[in-house]
Amino acid sequence: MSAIVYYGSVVNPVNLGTFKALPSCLLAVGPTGNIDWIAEHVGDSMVQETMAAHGYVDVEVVCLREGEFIMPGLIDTHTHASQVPNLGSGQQYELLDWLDKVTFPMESRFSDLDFAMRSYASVVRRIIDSGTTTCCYFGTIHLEGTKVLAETVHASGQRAFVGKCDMDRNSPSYYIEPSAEASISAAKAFISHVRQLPSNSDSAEPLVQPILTPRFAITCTASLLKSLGGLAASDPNLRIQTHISENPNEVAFTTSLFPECSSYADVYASFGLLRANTILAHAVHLNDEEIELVAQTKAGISHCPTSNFNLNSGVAPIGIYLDRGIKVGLGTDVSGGYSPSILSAIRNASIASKVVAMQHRGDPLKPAEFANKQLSVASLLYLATLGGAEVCNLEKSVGSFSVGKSFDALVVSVRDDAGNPAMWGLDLTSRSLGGRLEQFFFCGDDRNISRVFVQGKLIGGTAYAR
Ligand SMILES: O=c1[nH]c(=O)c2nc[nH]c2[nH]1
Ligand SMILES: [Zn+2]
Repeated sequence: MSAIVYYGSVVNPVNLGTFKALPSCLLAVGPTGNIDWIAEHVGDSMVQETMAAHGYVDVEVVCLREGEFIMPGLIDTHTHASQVPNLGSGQQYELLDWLDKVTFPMESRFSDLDFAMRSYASVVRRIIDSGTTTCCYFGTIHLEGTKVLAETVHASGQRAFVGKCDMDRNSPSYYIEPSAEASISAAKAFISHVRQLPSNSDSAEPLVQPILTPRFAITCTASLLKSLGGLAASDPNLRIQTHISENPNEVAFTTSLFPECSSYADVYASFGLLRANTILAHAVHLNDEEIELVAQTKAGISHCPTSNFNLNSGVAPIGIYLDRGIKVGLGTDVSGGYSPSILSAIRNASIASKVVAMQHRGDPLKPAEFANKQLSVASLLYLATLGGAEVCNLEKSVGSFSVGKSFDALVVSVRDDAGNPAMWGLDLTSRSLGGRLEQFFFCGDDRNISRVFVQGKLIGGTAYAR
């Protein structure tokens, strides 16, 4: 890859309350796909001079058009690739019935490798074109089928964590692993397979990495959780993903299965599965003790508001977690969530925060920055990018733009010629860059994402030749 420079509007998250809106920014990407330098405010007449000052002579400059901007790629901290064929179906159920009646039957079909290959190819393409540059995927219990998922993601150039589900109880006879030993041995085989994918073994943070995936406490015996905890202890860099406290019936069932544990979160903590690189999906109904435990262990939370509304699970008190300093990112949780796009998670995260704020209207103000308040556009941007990167422990490499970070980015177009009628006729001349970002968040879709880059390489978007 040769070095390349992008010139035009750039949106860059800073923290939960701020982002930089830079209308005339030069952003240089070096041959390795890392950001070489950034010049935030450069008039047209100063472009060549600024490049020369950085030793960039005869380097291609891509100029963005009016109505286009660059932003960091979206990060989906929780989704189920094997549930995409179920999108938009079975939504009359709550979690445990939904798993039984809709989800396990679909996931069981991934024992068929032809079906797995066909499904995963379209799933990964669709998720990339939705602007997701880093994705945390659940596969199924099938070792071979989940290898297909990892290989498909690897071939696509997306950054991802891929997990084979561990499930050895409370699962239907047609979709369960035969024993804790079988589950662990398949998990180990999966981890080494992913680590041996081409060029994966020579990097500390390869693009595609395995992630330990106990589905949730209900489907794992104590013996399986203990072995998974042992595996995690021997491999500190191995990320862990699971579900927690999504639905009241699930919480009650979990605590009845583990009476020796003081809470749902304590189940994972007791087995050594709650740590700084654990991703906890949902966290809708955590009690104070559990919030404290999550904060102390520095685990991250994947906020999945589309799914939480869709499966009648509840509204997660994200503001409380943010005030407590807990890492939070967004998850689509397909197919509990009905959309594979993080834009849907952004919209529903905004609505969820407004629901919480309405429920607490009139409450005395607390010395809190986020609790019981609606999330701002800056906060939504942060959760969808840098917050997700923190949850994945990738914040040093992705989630925002700074020198040395990977160029994982989107070119967004809110122009009429992007072809999305929901955004036609926007008054571009009177909209600030921040205003365009907000309109993209709430009215945009795949048609407004023209280019998707991971590590500097074009891997998707409407301008991607396929
Ligand atoms: O939203 C969810 N989707 C799932 O597949 C699942 N499994 C356990 N808990 C879950 N929650
Ligand atoms: Zn899930």
